[in-house]
Amino acid sequence: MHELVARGLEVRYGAGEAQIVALRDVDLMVQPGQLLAVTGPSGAGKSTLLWALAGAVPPSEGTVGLAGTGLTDRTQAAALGVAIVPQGNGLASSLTAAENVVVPLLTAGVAADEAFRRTASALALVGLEESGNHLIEELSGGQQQRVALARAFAAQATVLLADEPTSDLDAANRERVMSALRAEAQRGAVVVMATHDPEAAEQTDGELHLDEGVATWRRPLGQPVRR
Ligand SMILES: Nc1ncnc2c1ncn2[C@@H]1O[C@H](COP(=O)(O)OP(=O)(O)OP(=O)(O)O)[C@@H](O)[C@H]1O
Repeated sequence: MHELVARGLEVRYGAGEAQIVALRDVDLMVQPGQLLAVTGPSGAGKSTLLWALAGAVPPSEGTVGLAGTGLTDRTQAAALGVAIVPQGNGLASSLTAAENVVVPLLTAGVAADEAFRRTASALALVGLEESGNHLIEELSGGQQQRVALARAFAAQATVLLADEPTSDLDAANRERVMSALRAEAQRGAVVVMATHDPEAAEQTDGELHLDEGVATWRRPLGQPVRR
């Protein structure tokens, strides 16, 4: 089981009097198949938690582990299948949507026909089957966000961390993206999304709420949603 576990996670930024404690003693465990929402006000530490779970932000205390292996840095975490879709989407603006999805697959050694097949199906999953040949800079913010998600879906990650994946989307595309995230979990991925969107959060299996870096379970994983 590739469970994702954080124990006693603390992250500090800066030094001396300017130091900020962005996360305080956060514990969580997410199993394959589960979709977790991380909620909380702006500046609460949601992105910091995702980056720490991605191995990209070193904790000042505590650990992050995947299936018992401690995550040490972003390169190692990526090699273990931990993917992150950042808030600012991280796409190459002078490449097309399809190139942004297919190039990392080819670089990772996926055979060309498989890489192009996965690219077409991931773009279709986010409703962009007609936009593969468009340059990123020609797409809207919400379309770019969906390309970034398609890139992560095509990678078939073990752990998918998505920062505000529905923030720029209309209701129809939000539902499409939530279905795709659910499908990733059903494929067996661990899926964690940071969100400000209550309607997206309530479609998940659990909600971890952050406030000034302190986490509380609003809805523990494994308990049914109250409607
Ligand atoms: N690279 C950094 N250097 C210094 N401080 C940072 C850095 N990144 C985040 N912070 C600070 O850490 C705290 C948590 O920020 P973070 O981006 O994790 O919050 P967030 O909940 O994701 O906010 P938002 O909803 O606005 O994206 C904030 O006080 C922020 O100013």
